[in-house]
Amino acid sequence: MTDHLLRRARPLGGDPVDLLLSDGLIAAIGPDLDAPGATVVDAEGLIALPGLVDLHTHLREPGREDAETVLTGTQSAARGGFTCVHAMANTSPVADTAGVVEQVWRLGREGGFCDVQPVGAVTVGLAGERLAELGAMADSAAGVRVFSDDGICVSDAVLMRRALEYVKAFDGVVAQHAQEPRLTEGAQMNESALSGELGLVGWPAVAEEAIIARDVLLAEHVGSRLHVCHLSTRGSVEIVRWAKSRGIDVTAEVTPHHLLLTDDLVRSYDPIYKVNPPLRSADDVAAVREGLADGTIDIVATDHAPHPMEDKECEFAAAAFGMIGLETALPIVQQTMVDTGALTWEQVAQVLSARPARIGRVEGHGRPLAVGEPANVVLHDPDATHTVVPGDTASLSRNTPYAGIELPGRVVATFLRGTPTVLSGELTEGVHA
Ligand SMILES: NC(=O)N[C@@H](CC(=O)O)C(=O)O
Ligand SMILES: [Zn+2]
Ligand SMILES: [Zn+2]
Repeated sequence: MTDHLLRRARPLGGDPVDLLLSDGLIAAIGPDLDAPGATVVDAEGLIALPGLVDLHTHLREPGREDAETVLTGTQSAARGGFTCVHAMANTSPVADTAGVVEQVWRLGREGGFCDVQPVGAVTVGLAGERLAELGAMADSAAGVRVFSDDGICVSDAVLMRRALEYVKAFDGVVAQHAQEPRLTEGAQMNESALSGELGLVGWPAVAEEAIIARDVLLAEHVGSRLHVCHLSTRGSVEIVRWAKSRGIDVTAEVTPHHLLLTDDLVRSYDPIYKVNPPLRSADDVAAVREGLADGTIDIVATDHAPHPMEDKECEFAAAAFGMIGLETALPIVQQTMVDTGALTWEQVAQVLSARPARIGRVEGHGRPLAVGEPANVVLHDPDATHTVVPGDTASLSRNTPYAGIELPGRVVATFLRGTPTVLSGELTEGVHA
């Protein structure tokens, strides 16, 4: 295995130093390192961050390999600076057995671009009727710790309570897609004066907030860990803030698109802006930014949701919910949080690496860049800008809402256990032991 010497990278908050990656580990950090035989990577002006970790990715395999595969999704992840992604369970078949989660985990390892940590379904077939075999998934080779029916809410309070109780045995967490189903029947966009004006059925903030309020109380009652997926409203931030002040063990994520985009874009009736939860108001965007800055919201998670064109280029009401996001996540966090002064790069490493790894109980990821740690590293150029071209992605899908938009920053290189998965902005052959 070739050693790599990252020459004059900007570590978090300090003078440029060299990082030597050897045998899968960070072997040395310091000025002007000498490393005969190592491949030198010019990192002048680049920020070195720990490899990013996504707690919420849809890889679509098995079942919708026309939209994404584990290979293409992890290639997209690598281009975005990720070294570990959690693969959501809403595949076909659903990831509700040890067999399916092991298959997804193994495909990630074989691909060699990004570790895949499967999420297990909470209920059999995401049907919301009986608990899936959570213990068997936890004990499998995949070592599942995150359980979610994402795409669908575990709306039955008794099932949710049982799931929260069950996962305590192996330090798992239930990640809830907070959407009260009756309040959102047929919903297409954020409920507001605009949804009335556009004649689209509204998805009210209370449908999200009511479930989060219920679930934090359930988590408190059973003494378990709860994670809130893609929180999107001011009220949700306030509920999580209150729950944390009470000592409830809750964590929350926000997506890059909910940090940047507002429901006003739906005026175009372009289904590229159709997503669940829906894009909200400018006031909600301000609230989720504040919540992320003050730590109420723990992490940024992409909710990368690939869909083929035929499922997006149709009438708004018929289109699929979701947008891709792995390759634009870091640029949008830079634009909305770093360039505005709301977060430092140290804090970005927390929200996009350390904390998601901790919530998912993933070993070997989300570690600080220090000697002896696994060499999972991303080199990011904060001074570059690029215009998003939908076809310029490793994803099989093209449903990005940022086409033609100029974003700051660019991932120059990603290293997975010391081997580059991306170099000079281009995918490599990946990691093959
Ligand atoms: N976010 C979305 O709009 N869609 C997701 C499901 C989900 O995350 O709820 C998908 O699987 O396509
Ligand atoms: Zn969801
Ligand atoms: Zn999702």
